[in-house]
Amino acid sequence: MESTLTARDRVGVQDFVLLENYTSEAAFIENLRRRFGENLIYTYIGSVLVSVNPNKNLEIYSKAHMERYRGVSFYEISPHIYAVSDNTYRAMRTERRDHCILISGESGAGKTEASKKILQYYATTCPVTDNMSTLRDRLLQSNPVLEAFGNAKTLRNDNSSRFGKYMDVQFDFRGAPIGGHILNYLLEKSRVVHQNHGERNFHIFYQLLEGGEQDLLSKLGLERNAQKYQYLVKGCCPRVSSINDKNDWKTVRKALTVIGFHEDEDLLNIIASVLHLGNTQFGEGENGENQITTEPQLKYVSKVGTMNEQYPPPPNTHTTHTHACTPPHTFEQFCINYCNEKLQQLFIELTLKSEQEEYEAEGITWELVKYFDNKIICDLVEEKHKGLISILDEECLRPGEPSDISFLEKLEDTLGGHAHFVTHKLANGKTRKVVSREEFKLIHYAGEVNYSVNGELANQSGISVICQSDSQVLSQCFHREEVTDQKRPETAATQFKNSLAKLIEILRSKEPSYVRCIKPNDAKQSGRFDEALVRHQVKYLGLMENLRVRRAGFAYRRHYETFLQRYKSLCPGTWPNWQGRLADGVATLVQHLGYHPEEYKLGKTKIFIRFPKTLFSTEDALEARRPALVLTLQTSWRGYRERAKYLRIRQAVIQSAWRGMKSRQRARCRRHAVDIIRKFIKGFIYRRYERCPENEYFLDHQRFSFLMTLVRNPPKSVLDKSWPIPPPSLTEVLQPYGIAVTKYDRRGYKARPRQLLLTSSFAMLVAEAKLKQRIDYASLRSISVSSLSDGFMVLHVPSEDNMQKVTG
Ligand SMILES: Nc1ncnc2c1ncn2[C@@H]1O[C@H](COP(=O)(O)OP(=O)(O)OP(=O)(O)O)[C@@H](O)[C@H]1O
Repeated sequence: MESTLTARDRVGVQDFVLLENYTSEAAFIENLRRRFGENLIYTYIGSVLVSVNPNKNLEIYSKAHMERYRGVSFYEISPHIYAVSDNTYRAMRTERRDHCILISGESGAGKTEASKKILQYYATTCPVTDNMSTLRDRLLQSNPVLEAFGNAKTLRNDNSSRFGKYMDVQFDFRGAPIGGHILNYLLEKSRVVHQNHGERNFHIFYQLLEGGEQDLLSKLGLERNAQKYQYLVKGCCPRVSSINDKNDWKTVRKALTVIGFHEDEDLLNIIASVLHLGNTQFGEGENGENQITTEPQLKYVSKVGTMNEQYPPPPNTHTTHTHACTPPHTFEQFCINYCNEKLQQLFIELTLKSEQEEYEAEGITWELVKYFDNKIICDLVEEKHKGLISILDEECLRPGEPSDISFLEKLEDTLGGHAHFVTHKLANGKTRKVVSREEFKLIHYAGEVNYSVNGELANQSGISVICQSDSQVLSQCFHREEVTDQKRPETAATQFKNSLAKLIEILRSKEPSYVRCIKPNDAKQSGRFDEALVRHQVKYLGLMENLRVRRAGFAYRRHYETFLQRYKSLCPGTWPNWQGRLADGVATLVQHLGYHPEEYKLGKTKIFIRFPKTLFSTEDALEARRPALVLTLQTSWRGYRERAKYLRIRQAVIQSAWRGMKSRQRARCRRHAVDIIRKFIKGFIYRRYERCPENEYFLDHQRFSFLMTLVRNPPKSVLDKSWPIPPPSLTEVLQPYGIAVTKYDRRGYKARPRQLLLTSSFAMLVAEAKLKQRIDYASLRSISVSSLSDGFMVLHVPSEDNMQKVTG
């Protein structure tokens, strides 16, 4: 979110909690309008996503967009259905809790599209192995089939879902989708036999007629002309420009195969039978009885039923009261509104609860916000014995003939005086005019609705005939036991109440996310924003309440780390890096920014900012600081770059100097080696000459080597025959001391032992002295032995050579 906060003036706020005038419905709608005008159809109220139907394709659902939202924090990026999908998915994986996304809004607001986008997001971004790709395809392909059988063109929406849908996707521990199932609620069955003007039957009938191969149609006894079928022309619009039935048929056939309907003959027979039944006519027989007058249709219908079965007479002559219904239109509306009340109750409860929990977890005290709790209306409808549905049940199931009027009277007796229930009789003069004698009015939390009590009773004989069918599909849809069961069956209202209770139970067990869809105009036009219509939906969806609840506490909350990271440059104490505890860093920062105590609270891990203006002024300060920051960054960057460049150059210079020095050293070594070798060769050639410059190196070396050998291997005894012959160059040094250097090796016993020992000691001393380079043995003049019998010996060297006496 932070990245786009600065764009707030141009496109309003992308989170309503940042709206300054948050109690104003007009400001709320204006914000929606401005964003809608720029194709920004998504806006948050905290974590709730508000979506306005654009009625045109926007380039915001590509794979690249999916990637943008993948793994990104909810608020870091502009609002999107993918952000909700991703956030929910990641929360499910990290928290290891079930999550659900509740999509609500009126017909044509974009719920189905939103659910498809969510599924597509998961299908694209979740990890999938090869064998799971089949499952993924099934998940995606379930939609065209559901839409073919459950959607129809209505005045409000060309592809209106005529049922409530709960879709469950299961993921394994790696986050890969491994299964799912779909629960349907309250399919508008009456549409099969009747459509309002401008509306159609379910898509599948038109798709079969338009797209079915000629052979198939002949086999089913159908003609490629929707006008010929009574059930398809009630609304007088079998063709719709925005719908391509022929193409959709292909999609549906393919989808049926993918989801496992390989043998769909049974299914097609049922569809065709419905059309034939619609064309079946009854006439009066000879004895005044009802009889079918259109025989050919029966041939095809009987393929689904059994040939010998007796068909029931027309419904008006024989009825049971299995389902007592107000007319299918108003009863269904009643159920839908009841469902919305329940979902709204859940919505308020959970959003309020989670808000409260967050404050509690963070140790923040806050005041409970007053909001309208619609539980009173839910109770009015569903309470045991006293609720509307209980009264309807009682009326339907009591002995004797139930009637619409007796039902209304019972309602008046039981519910009279309830603040949300009005009838013509109970109303005061003003209201009486708008409630007819056969109606009751419920004051829903979102508005007042009149319901008619007039209705027809459903036919049970037909159901029992269908139950006898051999068709596998039908036998799964209708259960024989239900018909033969002697117990009083549940009314449709109770069935719905029970299934709704189950749905609420399912939803309550999960962590909810909300998508609130809004329809901008009734004409299905793009770019048109009808304020009155939107205002009605904002009210109906309870968005202002939602915002109030969200804002009652704090408009903005962020983890310390995020907050500090974003605004640390505004305070010298926290810039460039805060080293201490994060909470202390934030405290230092807000103190420096001059926040008043009432403007913010510090929780355990988050900062809570109460007013948007506080946040915006901080944002403005950041904006003002930005040029300086940019300059600093640029300077640092340039400095860094130049330093890096200098270091690179310095490294190169040092390397080349080092290499030069090394190669010079190697050349010197080589030259030295050559010198030595040359001196050696020359010395060897002149070795028998007097000491001269040509041989002095060689002779010195020869002497040195000899003496070193003596040092390392002194003769073990005077009798040792391995005593080496000294080189001639040593003779001059040794001979003055009476050492028979030339002969003692061959005639060694001639030399006196003392002289021999002296020779050995002498040799050692000279060698060691040479090694230490402290005397030049050539300059050695004399050696004497210590008179103290202490084994010391003295080497005599001339004093002018600056040599020291060496003793050993
Ligand atoms: N996000 C969107 N982008 C483009 N077009 C959309 C979007 N959402 C909805 N529409 C358009 O609006 C039409 C109606 O949307 P959708 O069928 O989802 O409404 P709905 O709320 O499910 O209605 P119903 O309750 O009648 O089923 C779609 O057929 C589509 O043309």
